[in-house]
Amino acid sequence: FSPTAFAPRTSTSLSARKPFIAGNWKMNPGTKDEAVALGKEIAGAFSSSTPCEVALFAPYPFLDATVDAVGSSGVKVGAEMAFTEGKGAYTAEVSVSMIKSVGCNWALAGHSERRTLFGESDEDINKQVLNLLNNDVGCILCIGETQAEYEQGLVGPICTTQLKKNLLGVTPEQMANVVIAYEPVWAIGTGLTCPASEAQDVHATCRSVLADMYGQAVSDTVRIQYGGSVTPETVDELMAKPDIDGALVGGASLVAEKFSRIINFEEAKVSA
Ligand SMILES: O=C(CO)COP(=O)(O)O
Repeated sequence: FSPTAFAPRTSTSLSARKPFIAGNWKMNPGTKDEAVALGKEIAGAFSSSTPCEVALFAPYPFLDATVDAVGSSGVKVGAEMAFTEGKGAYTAEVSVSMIKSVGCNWALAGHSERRTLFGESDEDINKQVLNLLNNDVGCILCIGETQAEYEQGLVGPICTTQLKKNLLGVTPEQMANVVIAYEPVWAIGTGLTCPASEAQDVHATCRSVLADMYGQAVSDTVRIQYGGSVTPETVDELMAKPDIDGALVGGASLVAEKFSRIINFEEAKVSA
């Protein structure tokens, strides 16, 4: 299947963006059996009335089993990153062709944990993004400011720089396979969800940066997820905002009941 099966390619209307909610399992759960059970439960909660596209980003050893667990439900499974080389002497690395061969057509790039704990630079992330797209794998590019940058009022400049550096060389056509995840680092795993109105402002800024880079028509089709302590309690308000097109969920994606409620968020009756 194409990674863009649900992604609108041509419409410029805001409502044409199909929401996209993904779970980033990080280095969880602890065993394959737990991953399979979680994948099955989440797949069981995904139905024709679920108002969004859904993907699960699982650790490498569980990708194959998670693909089997979600079966034909329509839930997608992706890798949490993919190395930039095709094959060879790169001990412990995992290539795009490897993840594709087990049925994964999506991967994350640039998660803040990769940037801060593993020293990935904007250039490294740019290479990963290009490699995914050149191999027809959809990419969720994660961006966002640290707490110190937030306190210094640098949210806009940081997100702008990351978008420009991480998307360098990506063509307007390839943007159909790109999703942006705005994840303020201070909101990740802390319980401090960014207030929806603040997140909306950052998403609007990101969209205008994308419009400068690719034109308004392309920018209007790019889905921008919010990530950082998303819960069943916060998802509805976030999803009601016009430029918030989904969520990238960490902790709550490990609890089937919570993630099931998140993907089946309440659609706003009126535009927020
Ligand atoms: O990092 C995240 C998703 O990539 C967010 O994690 P939490 O939802 O646990 O804050």
